[in-house]
Amino acid sequence: MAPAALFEDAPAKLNLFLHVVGRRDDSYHLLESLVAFTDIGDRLSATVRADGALSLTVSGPFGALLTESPENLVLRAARSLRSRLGVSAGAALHLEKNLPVASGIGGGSADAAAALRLLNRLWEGGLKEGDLAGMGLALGADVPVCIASHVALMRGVGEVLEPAALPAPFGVLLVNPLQPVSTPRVFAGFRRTGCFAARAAHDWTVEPDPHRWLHHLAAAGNSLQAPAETLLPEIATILSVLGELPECLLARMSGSGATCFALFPDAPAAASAARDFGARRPDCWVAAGRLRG
Ligand SMILES: C[C@@](CO)(OP(=O)(O)O)[C@H](O)COP(=O)(O)OP(=O)(O)OC[C@H]1O[C@@H](n2ccc(N)nc2=O)[C@H](O)[C@@H]1O
Ligand SMILES: Nc1ncnc2c1ncn2[C@@H]1O[C@H](COP(=O)(O)OP(=O)(O)O)[C@@H](O)[C@H]1O
Repeated sequence: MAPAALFEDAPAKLNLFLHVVGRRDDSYHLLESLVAFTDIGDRLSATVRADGALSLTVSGPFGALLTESPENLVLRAARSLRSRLGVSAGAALHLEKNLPVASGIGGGSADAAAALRLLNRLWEGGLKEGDLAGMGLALGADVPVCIASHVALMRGVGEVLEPAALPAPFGVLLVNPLQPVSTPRVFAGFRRTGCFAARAAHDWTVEPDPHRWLHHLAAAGNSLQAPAETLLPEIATILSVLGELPECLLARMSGSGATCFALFPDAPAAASAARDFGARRPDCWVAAGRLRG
């Protein structure tokens, strides 16, 4: 009988707001970001390999854009956990790649975090979330927040996390123009034209009234949106269409782009908006769901 597979979801991350608040000595930018997760994502499975090898296969709508090479973040995470645990165990991993790659919703980071959680279970590593988050930072700045995949206020380059709360189970629509924007070029654009934002005065760690929460969120922004729009004007076009959809509460770009999101009162409203947007723009990747609480 084949060994039983374990599964982990790798939910898309959204930077509900993202402010660049400074710069480190190594020139990485210091961020302040309210990060939330969706029920849209990749899915990872693993079974034990008796021969001790690590292997990866990839399927799904965006699978062809990724190689199954050792550099895939899933295999990098697997090697790093194996060396941390000092085990000789192997695993056959399979990634269903549903999220566009390098698109500001942290698909690679979510996959790496899912691999750490999954293999910690498969190999009975016994590491706590905090241990996995510490290991994750070496794989990518967004990996620590993706370990818990719970709404959080993220600071530093991603290593400082404070649990936060959502006031309502908002519906969410994600749209990606299927054109890449380079994260280093977006940060370089910010350096030329952007200004550091002031640190947040609002306390995002408590769960306030939804209307007030949305008011504070609308007053925040994404410091990387303007430089990304300069590189890819299509982002501004998408945001203006999203903003006009019935019941849209807020439309913004996530991360360094190019994925844009819109919040809705609930998942059915987001699904209806997805049909509307998809009919107008069949050239875009469109996905609807809701924010995870
Ligand atoms: C912008 C964010 C926000 O969540 O999300 P994504 O757009 O990747 O989803 C992340 O901070 C992305 O962090 P990370 O995943 O490390 O970005 P990478 O693609 O590795 O970084 C590429 C390059 O962008 C610049 N960079 C990145 C992060 C940062 N805080 N400051 C920077 O200056 C650096 O020049 C770096 O070499
Ligand atoms: N499993 C993976 N999924 C997505 N990207 C991966 C993966 N493994 C390696 N990468 C590489 O990581 C980079 C960042 O991808 P991703 O996390 O999707 O970006 P973003 O955070 O902007 O959404 C890409 O250049 C991609 O080639």
